[in-house]
Amino acid sequence: MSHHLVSVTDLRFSYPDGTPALDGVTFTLHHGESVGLVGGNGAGKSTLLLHLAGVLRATSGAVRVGDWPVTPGTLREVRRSLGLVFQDPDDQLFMPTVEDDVAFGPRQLGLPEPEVEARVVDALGRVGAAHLRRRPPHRLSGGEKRAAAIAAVLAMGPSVLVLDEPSSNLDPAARRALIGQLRAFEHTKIVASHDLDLVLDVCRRVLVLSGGRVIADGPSDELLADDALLASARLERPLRLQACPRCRPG
Ligand SMILES: Nc1ncnc2c1ncn2[C@@H]1O[C@H](COP(=O)(O)OP(=O)(O)OP(=O)(O)O)[C@@H](O)[C@H]1O
Repeated sequence: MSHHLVSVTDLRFSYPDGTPALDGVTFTLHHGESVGLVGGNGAGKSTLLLHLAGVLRATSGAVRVGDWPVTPGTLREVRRSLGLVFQDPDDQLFMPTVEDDVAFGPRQLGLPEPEVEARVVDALGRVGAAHLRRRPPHRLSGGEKRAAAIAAVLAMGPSVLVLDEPSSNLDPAARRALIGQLRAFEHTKIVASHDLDLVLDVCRRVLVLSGGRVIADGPSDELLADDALLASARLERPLRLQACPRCRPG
């Protein structure tokens, strides 16, 4: 087995209408790393994440997850290793109750019912959502839906957790709780977000995406304080790295 858990090589993709979205993306990820994916609107973040999960198919280039090249023939294996939490939880939750949604993946894996139940309890507990178990997902608040969607992915037992804008629609307390949970998860993580303070709290490394290319790849605390780089990617320093010490929280 390769020592890289995820590897993306010269990935290129245009949408069917001809819109170019990824223009030669290359990076690798080791076991246990947490990487932030940052960049302005339309930089290609969501498109890249959809390729990791095999939802979109590259025009050219390659994605590998663990031992598997991501292709239509390997999606079962890829989905056991890598779980994507979609930007919009409504794309992910479709069962009558939260517990059905969280149990759905483990049941698809053919696990015995006691194991499914154990995974549901564990996953809901990890996101502080045990009390939502019997609620219909479509009646949850945005933050509650987010927690249920993360639980549904955790229940699959992936080694890589991929999250697209996980803090969007969260109130400050829910956002703070999410940051604590993400830091506690032992998974290898890829987090695409405009919330650069969250990225700084959760990820030691960042990939900066602009125009479908990785324009920088390095330590979060350095790259997210590089004003010229941030400006070229249509980003701004996170609050925590702002020059005025009195402006900083905590
Ligand atoms: N379904 C689609 N059909 C055609 N073009 C698309 C589609 N989805 C995205 N695009 C285009 O692909 C490019 C990359 O979009 P993508 O959603 O990956 O960016 P992003 O970095 O996730 O942006 P945001 O921060 O706004 O969510 C953009 O130019 C966008 O307009």
